[in-house]
Amino acid sequence: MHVLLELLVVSARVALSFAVAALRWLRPRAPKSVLHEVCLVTGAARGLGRLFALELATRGVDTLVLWDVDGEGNEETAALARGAAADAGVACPRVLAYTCDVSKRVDVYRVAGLVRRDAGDVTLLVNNAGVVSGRPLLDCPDELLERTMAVNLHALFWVTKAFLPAMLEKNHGHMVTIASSLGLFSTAGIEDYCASKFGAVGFHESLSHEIKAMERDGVKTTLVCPYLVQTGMFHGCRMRKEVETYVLPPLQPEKCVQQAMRAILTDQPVLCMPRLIYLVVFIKSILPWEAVVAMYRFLGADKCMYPFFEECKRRTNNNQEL
Ligand SMILES: NC(=O)C1=CN([C@@H]2O[C@H](COP(=O)(O)OP(=O)(O)OC[C@H]3O[C@@H](n4cnc5c(N)ncnc54)[C@H](OP(=O)(O)O)[C@@H]3O)[C@@H](O)[C@H]2O)C=CC1
Ligand SMILES: CC1=C(/C=C/C(C)=C/C=C/C(C)=C/C=O)C(C)(C)CCC1
Repeated sequence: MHVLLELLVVSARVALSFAVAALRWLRPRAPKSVLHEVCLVTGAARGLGRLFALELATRGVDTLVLWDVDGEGNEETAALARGAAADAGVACPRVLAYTCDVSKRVDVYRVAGLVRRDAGDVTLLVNNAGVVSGRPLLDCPDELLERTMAVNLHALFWVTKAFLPAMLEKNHGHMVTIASSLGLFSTAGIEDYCASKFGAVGFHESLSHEIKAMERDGVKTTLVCPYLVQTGMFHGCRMRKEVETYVLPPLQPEKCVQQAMRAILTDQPVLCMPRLIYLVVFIKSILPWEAVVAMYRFLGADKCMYPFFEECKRRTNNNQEL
């Protein structure tokens, strides 16, 4: 095709994608069925991972596979998931809980083998496990910095390599990455976390392009970038009072997971929560650096992690694990 003609076709496609996006906003797609899916959630022992497990259970998935380093919490989630399915009146899914440290590639490949043996191929993968060191770079032991990268970023390589090939082969599946708004913009003192989450966003985008380039349109991807969620992971993170009260209050975990589930089940490629985050990303990319700094100071976003660090220090002094 002549290049000008091709350009015309692409422009029409771009215009059409705007129209479709607007239409979807007004009239969202019906959620797809997960009745025959084998779903795996990492970091399922608590927080968002546990809530994803419960949501999937109530939607009647065929098999629910739960991974976490915390075996006890993971078993608790499994029991809750069975109960949630019963309460919702759906057929109880097969729920399989495995203790797995996703940062250890040997562990991931070993447990993935057990999953394939027990449940078959995974068709919906929620990469959710995550950690935060709770210390700024210069105060943070090297081992904790490495752990952040290993759990939040490197684990995505291993888990994806374990389960994506079967999805590609069948041209059916869904890869979900729970990244963060801190994978799109940053603030002071959480260098390792931001590096890992910016990495997770880059990883997910590249993988999505690769799946498109391979023309495996039956394999969907969803990137989830939430703002602060009240799971306890970032307990103490504070901004200017007016901002956190009226403009950007922390997200409720249940609402956050419900919204993410809706995005997954309607094959939405990206979800930032709340919507204001899209605006923050846009503004950050067009403002000069000094303007960004001034905006951060005004919103109390420049030192919003400092009370969180104090909280982590207090917990460590009380010998509570991070
Ligand atoms: N909370 C927030 O404000 C936000 C969180 N996120 C992201 O959402 C995801 C879930 O966060 P949230 O639920 O709040 O966090 P939680 O700390 O409540 O839960 C994380 C879970 O992941 C598990 N986990 C940690 N390391 C590993 C590992 N190596 N292998 C397997 N499992 C592991 C944890 O186990 P254990 O408890 O034993 O460590 C825990 O059960 C994370 O990726 C986080 O970065 C994104 C935006 C905002
Ligand atoms: C920096 C910044 C903000 C605050 C962001 C915060 C506090 C994000 C916390 C996110 C968390 C905890 C993510 C975990 O994965 C605002 C007010 C949006 C405005 C612009 C810059």
